[in-house]
Amino acid sequence: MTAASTEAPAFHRVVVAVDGPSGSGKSSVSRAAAEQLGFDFLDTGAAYRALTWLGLERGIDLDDADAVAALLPEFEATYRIALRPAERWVYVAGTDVTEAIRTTELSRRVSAVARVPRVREALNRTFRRVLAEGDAPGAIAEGRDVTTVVAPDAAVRILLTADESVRIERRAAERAGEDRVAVAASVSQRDAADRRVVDFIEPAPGVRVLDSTRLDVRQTIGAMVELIRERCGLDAAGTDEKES
Ligand SMILES: Nc1ncnc2c1ncn2[C@@H]1O[C@H](COP(=O)(O)OP(=O)(O)OP(=O)(O)O)[C@@H](O)[C@H]1O
Ligand SMILES: Nc1ccn([C@H]2C[C@H](O)[C@@H](COP(=O)(O)O)O2)c(=O)n1
Repeated sequence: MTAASTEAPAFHRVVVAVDGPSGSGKSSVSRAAAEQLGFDFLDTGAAYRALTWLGLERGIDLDDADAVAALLPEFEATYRIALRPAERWVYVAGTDVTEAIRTTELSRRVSAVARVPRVREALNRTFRRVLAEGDAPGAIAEGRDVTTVVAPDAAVRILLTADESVRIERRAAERAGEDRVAVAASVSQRDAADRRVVDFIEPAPGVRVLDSTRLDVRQTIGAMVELIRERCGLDAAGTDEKES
């Protein structure tokens, strides 16, 4: 994934858009579903996180929209992310930031960067180009505004949800050893901040809701894969049923 072009290209492969709140399982479930289907996997939140990392690294004030936007040329020239779901790496400015962009501190700061309109416009152009290119038969992209802004014309659009208490429990389990109250606050506060910019709670018209509150990870992956196969007419081997 490299520098952005200016126009939004049409998609020549199956694109699946997945949105939802923090901790709903977007990245883990979408990644596994993409692996099963032989699709690419695009974690759009990773780009916002990597840009935040770059801003912190350069020592800029993340509340200064002009300073954040000024990072975009370097970011676009150096940002790289794995698209194969079995791989997991993110680079920016020549640095492997795969782990660094997942810290609690960075999660706390990312919403300030994600609310800058110039940032959103630039990243969205890049996401669309990546989704349109790629040689896998399809791609699953997940984030907050993929069903509504990045790829409103995607073949399948899913809002992955779960009750807030369940999402907090999942995040707390992942961050065993960290203060549970702080984990809960970070999930709620980030969602509240992000919701001021995009709506990822109410499904837009045509978006299917997948509620994982009472499903385990395996069941949620199965439900997502089933939904995609049904909508795209794919058989269990991932082949187009009309052509097989
Ligand atoms: N259906 C499920 N049942 C139980 N645990 C789940 C389920 N789906 C996801 N999880 C777990 O919940 C945690 C959060 O999932 P994940 O990181 O995929 O969420 P996310 O929506 O991408 O979050 P964020 O937007 O904050 O990055 C992970 O530990 C994941 O394994
Ligand atoms: N399409 C997107 C994706 C992400 N964001 C913002 C909101 C999140 O706080 C941050 C990190 O995303 P995550 O890795 O937690 O999915 O990026 C957004 O505004 N739009």
